[in-house]
Amino acid sequence: MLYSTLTPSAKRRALRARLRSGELLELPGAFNPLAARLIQDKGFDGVYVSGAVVAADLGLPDVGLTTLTEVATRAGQIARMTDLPALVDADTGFGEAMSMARTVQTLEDAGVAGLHVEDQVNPKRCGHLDGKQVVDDVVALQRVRAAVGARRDPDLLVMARTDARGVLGLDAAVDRARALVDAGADALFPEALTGLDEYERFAALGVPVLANMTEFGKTTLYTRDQLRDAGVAVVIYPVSLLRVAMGAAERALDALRAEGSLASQVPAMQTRARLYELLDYAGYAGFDDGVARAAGDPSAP
Ligand SMILES: C[C@](O)(C(=O)O)[C@H](CC(=O)O)C(=O)O
Ligand SMILES: [Mg+2]
Repeated sequence: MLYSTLTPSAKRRALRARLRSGELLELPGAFNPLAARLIQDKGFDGVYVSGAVVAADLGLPDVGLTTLTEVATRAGQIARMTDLPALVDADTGFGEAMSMARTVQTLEDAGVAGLHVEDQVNPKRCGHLDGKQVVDDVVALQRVRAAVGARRDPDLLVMARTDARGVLGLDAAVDRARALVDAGADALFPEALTGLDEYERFAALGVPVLANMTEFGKTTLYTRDQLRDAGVAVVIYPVSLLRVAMGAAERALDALRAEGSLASQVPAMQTRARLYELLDYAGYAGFDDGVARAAGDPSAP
């Protein structure tokens, strides 16, 4: 009933332990707190809170328009609803060093297990679009140092994302990533890679590496076995569930327009019973009854 009973620090410790296990962790993107419940129910290792999805949810493109408050609020709503660790997209940190520090502490307060900060110039854009730019080494390293220095819980995972692959080339991106690890990054997110061998280059740097299996992007959709064999530690499917849900919503609306009823769509819908199961209706009823009985309510079951 209600929220996760695990503390944020317990989830952070669990994420770090799982990362040490050498298994590949799979984190589908939770486009809302209910989706986080579903992801947990299906046995995944964590949930991802995508900046692109937080923006799209507000009807906005992913071009650096969302605020720290919006992202932290959504991340907190999602993180509290699941026992799984949540990894959140902190974009460029919503400002330079001092603002980055505030971003980290705010997201820490939101209860996330980890976050990633990237080296794009502001305003940032989706990492799979052309025309993005990256900051120089000094600014990139300052962002990571600020993030690492600001966390109060040493178990909060600070992941450095570099968008340099598509801008400066593979060798420069690997050099950038090495410097980010030296600056204290716990893990790496090399964005928009174009081959499995490229993941191996980053994995050789000695910290967990994330693969971004976003659809319609620059990276092939590799299988979990391919990614594991390439040394990847974490895979995200950031926007996938939103795309699936919006695809289904479009088809249903088209059917409603054409047929004048949604009856033909019902078999594709999640049932009321399944929704109630995910929401734990039974748990709420049991709580109410238990409180009523304990208080001596004669009508309590
Ligand atoms: C991972 C990502 O940063 C996100 O916000 O989810 C995006 C995903 C996308 O736009 O497909 C990205 O820049 O890759
Ligand atoms: Mg993003």
